[in-house]
Amino acid sequence: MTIAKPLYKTYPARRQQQRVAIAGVHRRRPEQPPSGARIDRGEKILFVTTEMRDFIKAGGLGDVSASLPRALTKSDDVRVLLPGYRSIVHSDRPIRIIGKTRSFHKLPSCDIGEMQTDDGLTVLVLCNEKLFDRDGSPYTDASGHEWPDNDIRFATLSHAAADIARGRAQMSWRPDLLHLNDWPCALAAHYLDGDAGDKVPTVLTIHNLAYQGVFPASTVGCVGISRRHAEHDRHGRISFLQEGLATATCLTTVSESYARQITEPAYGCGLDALLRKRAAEGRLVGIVNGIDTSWNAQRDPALVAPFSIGGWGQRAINTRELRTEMGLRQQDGPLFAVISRMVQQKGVDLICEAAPQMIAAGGQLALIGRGDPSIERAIARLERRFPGRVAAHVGFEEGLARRMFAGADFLLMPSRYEPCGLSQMYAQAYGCLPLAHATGGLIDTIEDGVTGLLFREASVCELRSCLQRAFRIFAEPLLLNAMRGAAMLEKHGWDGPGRQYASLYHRMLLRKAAA
Ligand SMILES: Nc1ncnc2c1ncn2[C@@H]1O[C@H](COP(=O)(O)OP(=O)(O)O[C@H]2O[C@H](CO)[C@@H](O)[C@H](O)[C@H]2O)[C@@H](O)[C@H]1O
Repeated sequence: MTIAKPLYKTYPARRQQQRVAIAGVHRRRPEQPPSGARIDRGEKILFVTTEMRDFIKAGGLGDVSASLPRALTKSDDVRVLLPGYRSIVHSDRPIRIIGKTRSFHKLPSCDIGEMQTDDGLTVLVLCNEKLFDRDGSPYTDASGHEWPDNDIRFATLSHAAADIARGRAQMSWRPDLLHLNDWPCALAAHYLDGDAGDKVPTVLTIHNLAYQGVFPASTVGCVGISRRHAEHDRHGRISFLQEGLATATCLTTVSESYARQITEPAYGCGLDALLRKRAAEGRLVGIVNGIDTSWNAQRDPALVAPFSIGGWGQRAINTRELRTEMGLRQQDGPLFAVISRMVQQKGVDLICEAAPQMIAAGGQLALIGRGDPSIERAIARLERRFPGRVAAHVGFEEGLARRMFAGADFLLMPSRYEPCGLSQMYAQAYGCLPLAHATGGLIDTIEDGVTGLLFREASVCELRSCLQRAFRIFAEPLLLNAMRGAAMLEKHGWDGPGRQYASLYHRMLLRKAAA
């Protein structure tokens, strides 16, 4: 571990404190009336995640993990558990060691550190230099190859979360409920599944069902799981997500439409039967994501000319500046933007196919993203073919993304599927109209013809006709500005979703108390 020494402080009285804390937990439970009871605010929630925008982000999970726990602190005592990645343990924030997990099968023991963000959120850091202190993304090395020991890395995280929940991590704080996110944390539900009586309830949120954490059969023994819940034969392989979906107390996903879609074969990624079963038990819920308050066109320091509804002249300055920044020609037609991970899910290949016609009609295209090298190459070809009319930035840069939302007229999101999507909500907040495939959370967050445009099928043909609609709207400034205003008036904050999650936690804890 390469954290500077002074940051390490052992907890001299931690065993003593643990005994007191555990005694406290046992004392507190019988005080809850057995049924119809009111659970006091301030439940202890451990939010387990592998990304958090404050430190490391690979996609939308990083945004959600930075915002939702903060929204939840209004009603509950929430702490975030993250792996001790290089960007965390080498940040200049002090980390104090407050606990330790035990080894289990091939999973090593880890220290548990604690740090505070500037706004006072407590982050627990699972410290293990060998597993987490590396360059690259949470899941891949710097060249994009998955780490070969991801099964051990994330089973260790899951097992640590379960140990903390059981009060076996030598900590004075013990959560009432675990909130797990996606496959890397899913095994925590499995590890807790065998516990009787005082079993800590688990919520598992599906941010993207297509990523399932599938590993060879040999992983089963290494991570100490029993496979008893695997219902589909995966040629001897094991899916961390499937194990979690079968054993979590409650499942959520990030929009109501996606919650319905994943129970169907077309979107169920092979897990639809299991999800139908969980939905029939009343244990699959859709809660639409929010966006945080930094997405405010009037106050965003990244913008050249901040603006509010009606300030379309100011907004036009952002458009002009964006064209200059990206090397696009100054012209009068609509400017379309793409701000996305470049993966098959996002339908960027459809945009590449539709682009020549859109450019011939007087449109321009600005893209930012990175991902699949073949998609990046296709975009580079388009840029070479249409200089001044297509401009792409390969990389991840939030400031530029914000200027693109503020300057572009339309955001293209022809996603083949989209659990929720955040970019369309960022776009709306900046008066940029999303033009999207009607799927998942895009259905739940875009009102067709009012706050954006929707098309029914993720095909080039449908995208083309939707682009024609966009051109017609662009040609009518009154309609365009009315739609921009309607989009900017949308309230996509985290207060509503935060309350929905808090109410779900409290219902689960009431059920547990009543059982
Ligand atoms: N190159 C770049 N530079 C700057 N910013 C960039 C960028 N590429 C992407 N972004 C930003 O990264 C985020 C991506 O979030 P999304 O929700 O759109 O997608 P993702 O598929 O990663 O998330 C999954 O989880 C989230 C969270 O639940 C779900 O909303 C979603 O549907 C699901 O697929 C957005 O904030 C976007 O603006």
